[in-house]
Amino acid sequence: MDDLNGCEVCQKPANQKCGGCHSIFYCGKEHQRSHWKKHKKFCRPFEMANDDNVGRFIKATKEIEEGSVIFEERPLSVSPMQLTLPVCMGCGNHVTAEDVHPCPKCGWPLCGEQCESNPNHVPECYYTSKIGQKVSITTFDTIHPLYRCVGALRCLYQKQFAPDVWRKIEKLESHCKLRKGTDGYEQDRLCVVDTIRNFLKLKEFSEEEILRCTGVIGVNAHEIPLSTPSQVGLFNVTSIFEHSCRSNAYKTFSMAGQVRVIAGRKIDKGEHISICYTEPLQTTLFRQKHLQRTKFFSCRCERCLDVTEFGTNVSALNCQSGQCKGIVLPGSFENENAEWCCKQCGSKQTAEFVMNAMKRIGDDLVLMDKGSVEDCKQFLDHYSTLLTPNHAYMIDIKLALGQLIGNGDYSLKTVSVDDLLLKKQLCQDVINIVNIIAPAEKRVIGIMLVEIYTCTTELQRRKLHKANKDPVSMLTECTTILRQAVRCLQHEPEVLFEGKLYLQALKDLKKLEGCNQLLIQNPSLLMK
Ligand SMILES: C[S@@+](CC[C@H](N)C(=O)[O-])C[C@H]1O[C@@H](n2cnc3c(N)ncnc32)[C@H](O)[C@@H]1O
Repeated sequence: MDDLNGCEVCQKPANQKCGGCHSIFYCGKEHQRSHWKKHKKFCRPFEMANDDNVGRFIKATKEIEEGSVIFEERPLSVSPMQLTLPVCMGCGNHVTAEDVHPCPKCGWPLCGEQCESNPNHVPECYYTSKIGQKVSITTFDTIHPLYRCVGALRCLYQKQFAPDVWRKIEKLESHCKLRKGTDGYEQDRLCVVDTIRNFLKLKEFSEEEILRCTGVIGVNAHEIPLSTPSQVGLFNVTSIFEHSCRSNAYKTFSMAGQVRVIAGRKIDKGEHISICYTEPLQTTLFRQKHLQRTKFFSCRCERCLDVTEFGTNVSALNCQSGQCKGIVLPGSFENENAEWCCKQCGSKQTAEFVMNAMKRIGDDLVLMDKGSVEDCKQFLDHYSTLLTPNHAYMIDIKLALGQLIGNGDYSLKTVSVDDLLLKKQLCQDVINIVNIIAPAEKRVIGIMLVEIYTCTTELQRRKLHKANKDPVSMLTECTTILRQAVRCLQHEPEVLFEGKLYLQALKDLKKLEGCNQLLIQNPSLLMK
């Protein structure tokens, strides 16, 4: 995204921008035409812009179709999470006392010989062996403080050995001024600065510079879920996409570790392209707090500004006053201490009451067994008086229960018709809400569609068995659902649950399409 001011072909002064990416220039039509064959591989449907509110952001330079890959790139730097149990410094996967393979040069934990030469591990290996020390990690079941410094160390290594990469890292926002005085900043000052400057004796890196790196990681790093646990990565362009709680794009990863930004819906020319930095299916209070604590801004997206979240009432409570069936919400979420008020009867609740209730239910959610159909049903029943049907907590349980019924120990064939219908309804409820509040959450929609598909096939199997139903329309119904699921999950990496689900759904879809084709070609088969 670097600005170029000369013609891409002859370097002469140029003022004709490429209409696709707006990021390169030509002296005239002729050079633009001759260069297209080369440029089309790199031409992007967006450009970078800047404003006082968001800082740098990304804007579409042409219409982008839903489901298309907007951008793909490798990370500038990858590291384990700051707070982590010991993991392999190569691949990032968990290691235990039994299977750890300490690096023969520096002692940092690896999972085996194959990770000794993993490029991710070069920085800490270089700096640790240079001082003639070896790291010795012997406890594997608690968060290890030494890992706190790895992200910053790997960035600083780029400063010394890969200045091109460092220039890109340096441009990223660190919010150092806003972070100063926070617990995270103090912890970084005590742990990370101390490890880098005193244990590793890297006096060439100043405290300020080290804290800038931890700040950049905190504000910009994206979780890379390809290992267990996930690692985090800094990206040159992906780090520039702004946040929205109702984003129009989402991220996924290729098996090679490249991030992909995908259009979650059609994006118009000139629209800002956004991704979601927080949990899109959470309440507004939760999302706001999380964004303020980790990214240092208050979100003012269309969803946050509408307390009803487009009429879904995902953050609202039911009125508890007498027979009133009203909805209780604050006038705005911008002030977390604002009073909540019933839109129907006008009765009021303090912010403190709401926060305590949310905390209590949140604690219940953490403690309950989300793998138990009965516990999930009980939760929905118990909280239906206080929480709206689409409240984030209710959606969370509906999402769990929609997957749980007929899975695991229960085969779908043993599930009652009532439960099958309930499963289908719960999954549809989740899809309906997600489509309104976070339409780019294709993973959730895809998972729910697969559940609806399995449920529909089972219900059809039973109906078909009892009454002579029309098999063609049944087949068409299943094919349509599965096709939508495949479209939603198509970009998911195969190591993840969603990627595996995609492969299975694709296989089933091919079979269904084959059956459809067969029936169209041989209608007489239906008579048999
Ligand atoms: C990952 S960076 C995005 C790139 C950043 N704008 C820049 O100029 O480098 C995240 C930071 O961008 C800003 N930002 C992103 N989305 C925003 C939004 N919706 N509203 C306000 N600020 C936002 C915040 O300062 C946030 O901490």
